[in-house]
Amino acid sequence: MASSVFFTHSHCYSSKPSSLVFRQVGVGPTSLRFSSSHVASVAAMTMDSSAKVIDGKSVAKQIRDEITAEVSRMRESIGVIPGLAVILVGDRKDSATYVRNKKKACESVGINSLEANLPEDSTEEEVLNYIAGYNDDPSVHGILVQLPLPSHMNEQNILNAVRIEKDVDGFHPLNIGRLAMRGREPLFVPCTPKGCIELLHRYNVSIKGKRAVVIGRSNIVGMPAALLLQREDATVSIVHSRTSNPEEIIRQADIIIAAVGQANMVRGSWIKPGAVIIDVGINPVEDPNSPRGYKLVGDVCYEEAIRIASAVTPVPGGVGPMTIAMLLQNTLISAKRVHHFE
Ligand SMILES: Nc1nc(=O)c2c([nH]1)NC[C@@H]1CN(c3ccc(C(=O)N[C@@H](CCC(=O)O)C(=O)O)cc3)C=[N+]21
Ligand SMILES: [Mg+2]
Repeated sequence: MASSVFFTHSHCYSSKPSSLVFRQVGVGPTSLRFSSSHVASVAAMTMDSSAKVIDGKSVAKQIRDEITAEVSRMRESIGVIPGLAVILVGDRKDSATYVRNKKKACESVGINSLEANLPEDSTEEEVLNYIAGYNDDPSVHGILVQLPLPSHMNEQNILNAVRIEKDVDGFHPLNIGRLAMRGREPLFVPCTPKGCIELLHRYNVSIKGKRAVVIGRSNIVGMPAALLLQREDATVSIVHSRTSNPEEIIRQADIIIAAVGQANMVRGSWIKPGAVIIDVGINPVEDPNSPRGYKLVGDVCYEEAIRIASAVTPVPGGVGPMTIAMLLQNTLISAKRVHHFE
């Protein structure tokens, strides 16, 4: 498999590296930065060979700065420091990297972080005991159980056990249920979809009345992203592995959120000129030019998309950093809510 590089385009190929060694978040592509004067013009743009890069890394930094200010204001006025507890079961390299990055992000804004690292062969009951402890701990305002869990555990039992008031991932069925209902409000919105919408807002992309297509229907990204777009008054379609004419539907979209986990799946010819593209995928593909032997690419063929779309998120440096910023924001929201701090 490792040698069967499947070229579909000079830029957009999709071969999986034979050995995946995940590393810590590196420095994003600085050449993709652009001045804030471009930001306001994204919504007005039509077909353009110089599509705008949606710089999630810099927006996430801006949001972390806002959170830092709020955390210190809270600490100074009522003496409360928001706390996030992260539970990691097993030793998947990618999960360990994400958890380390979440911890670093907490430190950078002044949020306390607690971490439980449990062995791969832990029982479900042991995980539930940790959750119960954090549920009762008043210094903990957010609880995150890193996914995926080892296969011998029942994910549903575990996610159900997190107190909804501390469910900063927004994965509790009651929070998802409220997200799906008109006139109801969840206590927390899932971080990745929330980060996608936040990017659209911060780049002045109007959503109301637009055709949005979400590619993928996972519980943690695709489905809640579709619900959020609908709450913003978009007309939403969900394209998935059983959709008979995906290209035809995707080509109608003014806004595309791609979350399937397939490298470079969405081609330039599938994209309506001027569309705005949010690429959630983080897929490793072989890259002999990289010292690690692989690089990360999205679900959308970036080199093709950037010529046709009006704005595109890069990978890395797009949605990923926003996910973590939204986790910090949800933790702050939780602490403010429980302490009635405006
Ligand atoms: N309970 C739970 N909540 C999650 O939110 C959750 C989870 N489980 N399991 C795994 C996924 C994945 N995820 C990412 C977070 C940040 C980046 C991120 O910061 N990516 C950077 C760097 C990527 C790199 O260089 O390795 C970027 O895209 O620029 C990626 C992926 C959160 N997840
Ligand atoms: Mg990214």
